[in-house]
Amino acid sequence: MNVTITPKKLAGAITPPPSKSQAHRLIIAAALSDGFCHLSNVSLSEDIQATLRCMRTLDADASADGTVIRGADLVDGHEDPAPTVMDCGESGSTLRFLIPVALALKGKGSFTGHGRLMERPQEPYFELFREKGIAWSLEESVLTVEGRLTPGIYAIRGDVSSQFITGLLYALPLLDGDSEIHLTTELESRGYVDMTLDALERFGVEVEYDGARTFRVKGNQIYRHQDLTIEGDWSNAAFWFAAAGMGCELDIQGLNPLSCQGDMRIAAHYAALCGEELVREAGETPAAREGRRTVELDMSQCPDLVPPVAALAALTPGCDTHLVNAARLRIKESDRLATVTDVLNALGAQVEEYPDSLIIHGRASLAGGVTVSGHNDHRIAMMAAIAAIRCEAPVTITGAECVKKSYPNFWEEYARLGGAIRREEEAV
Ligand SMILES: O=C(O)C1=C[C@@H](OP(=O)(O)O)[C@@H](O)[C@H](O)C1
Ligand SMILES: C=C(OP(=O)(O)O)C(=O)O
Repeated sequence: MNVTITPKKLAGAITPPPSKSQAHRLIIAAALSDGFCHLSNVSLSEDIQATLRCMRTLDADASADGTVIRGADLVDGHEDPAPTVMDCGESGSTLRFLIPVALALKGKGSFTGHGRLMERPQEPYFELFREKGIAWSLEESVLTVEGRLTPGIYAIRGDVSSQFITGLLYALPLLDGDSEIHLTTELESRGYVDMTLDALERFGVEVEYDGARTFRVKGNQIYRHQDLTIEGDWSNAAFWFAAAGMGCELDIQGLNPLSCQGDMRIAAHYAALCGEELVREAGETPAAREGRRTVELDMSQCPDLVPPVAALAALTPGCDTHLVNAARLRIKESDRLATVTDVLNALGAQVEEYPDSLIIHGRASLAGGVTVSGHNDHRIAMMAAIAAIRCEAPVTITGAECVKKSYPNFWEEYARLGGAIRREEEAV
């Protein structure tokens, strides 16, 4: 689908979707639990459908809308026959969370995916598998793992993806002895590990974390069934904050100000760029500043904020923004350092791309008047839509349906806030 946007400010109240990261975690914990769990505020984004589908393959019962999940049979399923191939869609979280879970439950598992998923790195797991005698093969986009996860020491890098740590944290409590995870590097994307620890705690699973490089996990733990509500998503809310920073009068609702989502950092990044707190009177726009200034933002703990923050930075006049420690952006749904640069520069921005950073020279408006690709990456398509608000001529985004990965009704919400969009199916 192509979406053509005629530049126009947005206005109104907006409730961002439920947190995709928290939904993955609560669904998996529910599916591992000892009873029925009722989850509220589930959004069936493509990634969440992938996790529900895979948990059904691992024998959990999940209602079609994902709100009722029964995990009772799972913990006894060790001797079941090999599960069929689990289709993780394009969801890195689903794949990396479930590899150790399948090994703990079944002693084996086969996974596949689409888009860029099966090319995204799994090396930290493969290194562990070599050490632990777990067999694996990756052929024609199907990853097969086989072997018994045993209690013990798991030494793993913390700077490739936090999703490996989350996967181990879900699986190790199911083993019949105690384990430890030792990080061999600094932990990046720490907020996501905090979300994992929070989800485990809600299901009665205890993990001792020293706050640095060691996690102690007791074996023989039981996930106790719970009824829980998924909170609003700070990562996708960040696109609306970027729009607000560009002068749109938005009332962003339904977010937990005490959330453990790392992407709450959007509040600090917004303040750094716009020189004001997030909450301001409707109608006020960011103050114009004299001369140029430089802002450096460390993105190592909040990589998903790079696309919305880059859009805001490109449209913050007089400001040169350095987004640093962002190398892992290259291993997401697209190479996001390249695609952020490509799309914003096509719109008329001044973005410089470096191996692990971006420098963005902000200006008051962008020329627009071009067609840009969404690069099959939800956060890149949404970034283009937000930057288009302050373009001088219409912008067409191709492959715009990719927002379904995390935000299925993004375009409907954009239009409801007054965005002038025209949708067209692409010619086949
Ligand atoms: O655990 C999670 O829910 C996620 C972790 C992050 O990945 P990395 O840890 O690979 O940075 C983030 O980019 C992803 O969108 C969701
Ligand atoms: C990178 C993302 O998700 P995942 O790693 O789960 O595919 C994302 O949502 O931006």
